Amino acid sequence: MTSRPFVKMNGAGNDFVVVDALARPFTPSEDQVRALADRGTGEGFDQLIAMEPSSTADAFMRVWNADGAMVQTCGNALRCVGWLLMEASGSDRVVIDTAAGPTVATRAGDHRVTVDMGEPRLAWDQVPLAEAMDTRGIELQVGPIDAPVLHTPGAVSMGNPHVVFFTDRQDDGFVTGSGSLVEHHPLFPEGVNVGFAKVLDRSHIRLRVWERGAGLTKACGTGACAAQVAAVRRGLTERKATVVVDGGELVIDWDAASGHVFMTGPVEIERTGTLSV
Ligand SMILES: N[C@@H](CCC[C@H](N)C(=O)O)C(=O)O
Repeated sequence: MTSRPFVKMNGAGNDFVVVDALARPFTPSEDQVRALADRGTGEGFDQLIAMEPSSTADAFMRVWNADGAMVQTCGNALRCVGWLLMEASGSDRVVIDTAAGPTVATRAGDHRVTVDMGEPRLAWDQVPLAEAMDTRGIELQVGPIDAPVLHTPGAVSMGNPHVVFFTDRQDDGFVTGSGSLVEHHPLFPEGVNVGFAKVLDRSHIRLRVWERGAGLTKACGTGACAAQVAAVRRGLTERKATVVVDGGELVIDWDAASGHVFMTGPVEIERTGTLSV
């Protein structure tokens, strides 16, 4: 067992333990991640993040969900890691590689960062889905066949899989009950993050997300991007909108010229500490 300093951070309330693995490898087992994630007996987090060396970027960001599984990316953590790297280097722009591909983070004010999340992946096999469907509204419903409580979500990959239901039902019990059901539906071979989006007007969405491997979090950055993309594809919002999440607000701009999705939002340092792993 070795000790490892960490920074506890959050992005709009979505919280992380961030470990610097730039000089010394960090390879926790799934059991260790789960134990560390426990909010009663461990440090407690939605995702565990390691900053690793990269030959093509300023760092590689590795992500584990609270359930111990390693996943492709995390939008809110990209802002936090971007901020740490920019503070360390004094630069206003850094490139962060992830298992979902490289991203660019830039300063956007005091403790605010913009991340270029790249182009959304909209083909059914990119989400991925188990069968061919129109991802603007896929054939999926929750509840009785003649009166579903949720139906026809948009499906989007932001490097990780998302479905977005447009609904007014956003209470904890409903999001938890139906989110946990949809997360493991056979239509999603890799599981899925489940968004519950209420369009407030053409430039505001209220969003709650049941995250794959982490449950209901206070914010999901890739989920906010996915919700905005799904809303634009249905003609519900302008290309730029504010997504209001439990822990704050994220500004999402699906840029028409580049096709890239830009996410701007806050980063916060909560505390520092040491892990025994
Ligand atoms: N909180 C994140 C997403 C983290 C990963 C997600 N739960 C998955 O399994 O894909 C974000 O801010 O994007």
